[in-house]
Amino acid sequence: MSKLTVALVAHDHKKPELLAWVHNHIEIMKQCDLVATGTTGGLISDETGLEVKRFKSGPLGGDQQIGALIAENRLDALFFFWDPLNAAPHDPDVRALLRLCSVWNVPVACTPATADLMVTSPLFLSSEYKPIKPNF
Ligand SMILES: O=C(CO)COP(=O)(O)O
Repeated sequence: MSKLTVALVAHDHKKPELLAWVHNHIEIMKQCDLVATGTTGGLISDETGLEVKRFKSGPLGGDQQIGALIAENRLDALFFFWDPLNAAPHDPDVRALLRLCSVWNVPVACTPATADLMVTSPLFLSSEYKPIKPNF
């Protein structure tokens, strides 16, 4: 059974929340191929020992690299703890990444609560479940 490819991204003020969340679900994360934006990925691999493929930092194009995975149907889920209280210089990239999740029906969680519900769903690791890809 091929592993799910899962992207982990957090803005600076949300990194502690994402790190705690990864610790809480580490056994599930171990069963996934993890990718992340640069700083988030470095933090997660340093703090958890998980192997994480790191793209560029978000403001330098990392969000767009993850968006490209979605466009190529190579991403199964996104956990993106974005910061609703601070403006980001790369807000257009953030919006573009979230937009592509909606375009291609990719499961995306932006809060720890949604992320908890998503990974604990029996469908999450099930090879039986494949989200329908829209046919444009
Ligand atoms: O800015 C980000 C997502 O928009 C995250 O980037 P970093 O993981 O490099 O901090």
